[in-house]
Amino acid sequence: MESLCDFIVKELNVGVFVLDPQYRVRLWNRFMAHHSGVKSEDALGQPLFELFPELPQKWLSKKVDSVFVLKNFAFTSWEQRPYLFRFQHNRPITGGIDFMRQNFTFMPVRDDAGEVQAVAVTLIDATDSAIYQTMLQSAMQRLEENSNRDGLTGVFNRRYTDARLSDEIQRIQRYQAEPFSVVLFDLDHFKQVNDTYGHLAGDEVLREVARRVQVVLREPDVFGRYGGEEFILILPQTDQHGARVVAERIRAAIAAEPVASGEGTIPVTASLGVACFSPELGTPQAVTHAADEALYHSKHTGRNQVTVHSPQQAAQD
Ligand SMILES: Nc1nc2c(ncn2[C@@H]2O[C@H](COP(=O)(O)OP(=O)(O)OP(=O)(O)O)[C@@H](O)[C@H]2O)c(=O)[nH]1
Repeated sequence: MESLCDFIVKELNVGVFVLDPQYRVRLWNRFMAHHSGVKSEDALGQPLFELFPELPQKWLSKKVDSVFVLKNFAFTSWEQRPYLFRFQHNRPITGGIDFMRQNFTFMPVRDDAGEVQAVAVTLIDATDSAIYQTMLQSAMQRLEENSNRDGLTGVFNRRYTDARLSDEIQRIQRYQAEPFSVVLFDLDHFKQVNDTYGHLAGDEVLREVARRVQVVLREPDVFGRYGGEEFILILPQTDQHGARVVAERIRAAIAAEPVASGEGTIPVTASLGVACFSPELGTPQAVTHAADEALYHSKHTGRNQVTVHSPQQAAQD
């Protein structure tokens, strides 16, 4: 029976080793020898921390000591501490994982009187779980990121900008934070672009406009596609004056030069409307409606220009 147990421990595809109270190795199975490069005959009787100086001695000895003192099992998983031994894992697809991920169990080995004479340790290779989990996490991250993006231009989509607008308003109402502004803009005579150059060239114009706008924005600004050829910008901590400056810069960037497409060079301009948050514009709908009124004013008084919302101007329109 004993030799059968020896056989299993030796052949198991799990690391097994046993430490005495001085952390000297009393058993070292084939898995440990294979992965560490230290043969059983060289390991036996040697202090573990001399064989593997890279081990986290303070942490590991505390763990082993607790098993001697408390006489209970202890565990550690790769999620808490990715590895103790720097073992290669030989997986072709690593997901950025360097060394073999390891789960450990620390078990008290008692004598007939119930005293703990040694601690048996098992090491399970958890690299596959770690790789799958890392891949899953990055896939989920990409999925979430994509679900916030507009497929054509890569800027945020309406669902996302709506949510960010609500967040901004809540932030102001809760913390009396500095007001933000919203800029809505819409490309001029875009129907004509599609009709003249085709829908694919129209798509290329939308992508290029998005690129031009992104270049002039600051990091906290939120830029999204609001609908067909209409875009929205949320400018945190930006008053009416600042928002007008940004909007003017965007207008100039869009109109700077025609867009080069396979169908020819296409002149492009946009009309913009700006609204700054105020207590009277206390909902996402109210503030975007105000920006939309200003945009309407830009459209109907010549296009390729910026209008800042004011109740007087809205009343005139
Ligand atoms: N290529 C392309 N065209 C789009 C897309 N979304 C909306 N459009 C087009 O954008 C055009 C918008 O036209 P209108 O709303 O009449 O406005 P406009 O021609 O831009 O005129 P003004 O806004 O008054 O300057 C329509 O022809 C839509 O088909 C898109 O994703 N790609």
